[in-house]
Amino acid sequence: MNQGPQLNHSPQVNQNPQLSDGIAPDAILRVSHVTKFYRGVPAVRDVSFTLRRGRSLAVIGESGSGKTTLTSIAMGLLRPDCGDVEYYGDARDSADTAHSRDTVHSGETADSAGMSIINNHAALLRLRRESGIVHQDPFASLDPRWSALRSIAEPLRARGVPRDEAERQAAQTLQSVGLDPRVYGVRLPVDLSGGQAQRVAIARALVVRPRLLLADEPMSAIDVTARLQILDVLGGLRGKVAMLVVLHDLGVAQRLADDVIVMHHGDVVERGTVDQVLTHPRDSYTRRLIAAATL
Ligand SMILES: Nc1ncnc2c1ncn2[C@@H]1O[C@H](COP(=O)(O)OP(=O)(O)OP(=O)(O)O)[C@@H](O)[C@H]1O
Repeated sequence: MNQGPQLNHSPQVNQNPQLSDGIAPDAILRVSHVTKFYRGVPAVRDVSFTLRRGRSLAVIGESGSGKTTLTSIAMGLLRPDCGDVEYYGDARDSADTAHSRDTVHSGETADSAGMSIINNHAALLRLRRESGIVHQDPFASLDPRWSALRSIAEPLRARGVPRDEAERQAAQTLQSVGLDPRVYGVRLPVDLSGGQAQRVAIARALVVRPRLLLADEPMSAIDVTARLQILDVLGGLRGKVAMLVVLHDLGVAQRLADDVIVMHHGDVVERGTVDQVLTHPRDSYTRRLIAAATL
């Protein structure tokens, strides 16, 4: 049930081979013609993009434009009404990339086929195992009863890593986000500032060495000074892990992302490299976002 304009293929849209519909050899995730309705109203309409290894893609748009719906679908957290998400993983681990390609979600036709359901389930598990998520509000995402070190070690413990080794890796990861594990490792979330708590949340997402990191408005719930720390930490990950970053602000996208898609009322109205879109915006909505950018 594809409704709405096919904006992904519109000649008005900035052309960018990295985000085109063809499967790039280093694609890690491909979202194809995804649509999602809530009570008959489209939240995301016919959106496609490819995320490549080591690239960072920002999804930009005002509140209600469909960013969270789209990225939740991409991460296998929400089922689309139509379209597919294909997760390729990391070709470094696979002699034949095609064999590691699984469809996470499919439309109704594929769901009715037994093999598709098995493939979907396997791909979904793999995507979840190989990805990390940083939410908007670190205090809502951290267990208030757990020390920073325990929060970070827990995903490793859940994968069967022995406690000592999990805590050693957790301490290392805490250090890598700029927090001394001897000082901050024992602290509960209540004893952390917003920026520190968000760095703990980032460390928890990174400790499992994800192939793919989703950061959903990672700075919107923390104060302005702490945002710079988060920008530094996430900016430092560019090129090292594939990132999907949900943002309101195109100025922030310039610091965190290589590529951008701009969403408006569930449609992609513009796409390209961040530099391309910032210097030659084609859509009036994008121009308004640029005028409102803070960095
Ligand atoms: N569970 C839901 N039930 C009904 N409508 C929903 C639901 N979730 C989202 N929506 C609607 O879908 C549209 C897109 O929402 P979404 O949360 O994806 O936007 P967003 O761009 O991420 O917004 P924000 O920046 O405020 O998080 C909005 O109109 C929203 O009201």
